[in-house]
Amino acid sequence: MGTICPLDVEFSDKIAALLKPPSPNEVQKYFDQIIKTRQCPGLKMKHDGEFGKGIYAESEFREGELVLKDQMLVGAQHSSNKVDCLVCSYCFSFIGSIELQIGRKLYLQQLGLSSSKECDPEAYSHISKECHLADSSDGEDDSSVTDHNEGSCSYSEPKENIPLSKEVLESLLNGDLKLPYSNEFCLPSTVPCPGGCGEAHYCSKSCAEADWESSHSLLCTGKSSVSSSKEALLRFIDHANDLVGLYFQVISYTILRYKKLKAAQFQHQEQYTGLNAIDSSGFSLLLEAWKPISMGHKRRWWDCVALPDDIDSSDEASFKMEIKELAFKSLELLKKAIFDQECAPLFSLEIYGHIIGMFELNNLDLVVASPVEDYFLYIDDLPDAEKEEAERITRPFLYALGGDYSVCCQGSAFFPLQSCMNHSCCPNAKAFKREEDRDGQATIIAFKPISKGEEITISYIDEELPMEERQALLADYGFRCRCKKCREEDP
Ligand SMILES: C[S@@+](CC[C@H](N)C(=O)[O-])C[C@H]1O[C@@H](n2cnc3c(N)ncnc32)[C@H](O)[C@@H]1O
Repeated sequence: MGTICPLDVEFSDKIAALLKPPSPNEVQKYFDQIIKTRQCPGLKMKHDGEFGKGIYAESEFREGELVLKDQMLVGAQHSSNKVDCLVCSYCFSFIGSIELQIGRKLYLQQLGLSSSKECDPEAYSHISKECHLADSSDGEDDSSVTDHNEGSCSYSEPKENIPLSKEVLESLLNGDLKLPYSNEFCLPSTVPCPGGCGEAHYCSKSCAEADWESSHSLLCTGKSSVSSSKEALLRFIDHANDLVGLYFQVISYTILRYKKLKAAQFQHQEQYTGLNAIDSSGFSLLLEAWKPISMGHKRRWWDCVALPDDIDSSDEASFKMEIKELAFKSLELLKKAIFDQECAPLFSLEIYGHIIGMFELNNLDLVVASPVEDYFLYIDDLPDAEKEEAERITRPFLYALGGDYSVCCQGSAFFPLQSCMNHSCCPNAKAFKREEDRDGQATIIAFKPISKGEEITISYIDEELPMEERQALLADYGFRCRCKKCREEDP
């Protein structure tokens, strides 16, 4: 592989230290703490020699019982989904009002901005394995628990969307037009980005502040941007796809954590010694800031990326080389935007490759249900007289939205605990998104009774596929499955 990044040479020892797997003790302590904060005492993370980390049951779970709700460490709405849903950039709750959600979407569509596909309930929960990640759905989920289809609206919709006038859309956007019963679906008011970028919006001041502190202050292109070059930042954002955007978040998150740790250390030293000298290298602080990311299972992106079907296996080496060159280019753009000398090893190609590889191996879909869908279902369920009256006003909007009225917020996220779950083709748990669980968290439900001490496994792929197809898909995760089902089919 020809591409060489000078930072990889200069900081090779520090990069090796960042990528060194944490000690079993550290890992245990970290996940014990996460399990405690997630309030899921029925679980334990254990390290076995064969598959690395795994999640085990500390108590029995009944079929259908909630095993885990995991909070994301980093996550982002798919860029193609931003036309459809206005959500809080930190917690992904829908914001504004039903009128604003509908008006904004129709307005942006009329401007010619494309929107994402309608939510596919069968594609909610799977581990993403796409290198481009525009939409990571492959529809492998089991719909027996996910009964989302039952709730579809009974209007007979026209195939083509019927556009509404500019004046009507404006009255939706500026709040002059109130739709019937929309006050039954109150959404939090929109809080703008404190940096003034106009790109990020929040459901509350606390979400705005938390996002600013955790990553957005480095990514913001507004007047309070801390980036050394706003133009470079805009160029990078323009270039970044969803996967690169997640890498960007990880880097910002780590740099900001590092700065916070450094400030705390500085204060502590002043307090106890009267000196304000600081650890000159600061590398131990960078290692500490990086800790949550160090816990994720990683391989280099170009080593684990799946070869697309249209590329011949004889071209694998040049395909991987191309990916590496692509990574190098986006890294150069990123460095111009937010390079930080004290955190220089984070800007190496090796770290870039491992972070994107971590997303390749661990990603889970982020799904938040749309209140617009619930709104139209509510109107549909009204008693006949009220329904007829309401529909006289709402029908044109439903027709304008067409089949797209039910798009939910979709994105990709890294969930620390869920990402420790190993695969089985006969899993005992599933990463379902039931109606009530489409709230941006990773929800793992027992698929069959699980006894105390048993490992909790999920399927990374469609386990109904024939054995060889399953193994081919799992090869992208770097292993050949030897679960009970695979051993029975291939003794
Ligand atoms: C999402 S991680 C699961 C947690 C992982 N064991 C760890 O240590 O972080 C996925 C990786 O775990 C390993 N793995 C998961 N299920 C496996 C299985 N059934 N057999 C062998 N390795 C497995 C593979 O290395 C895979 O790339």
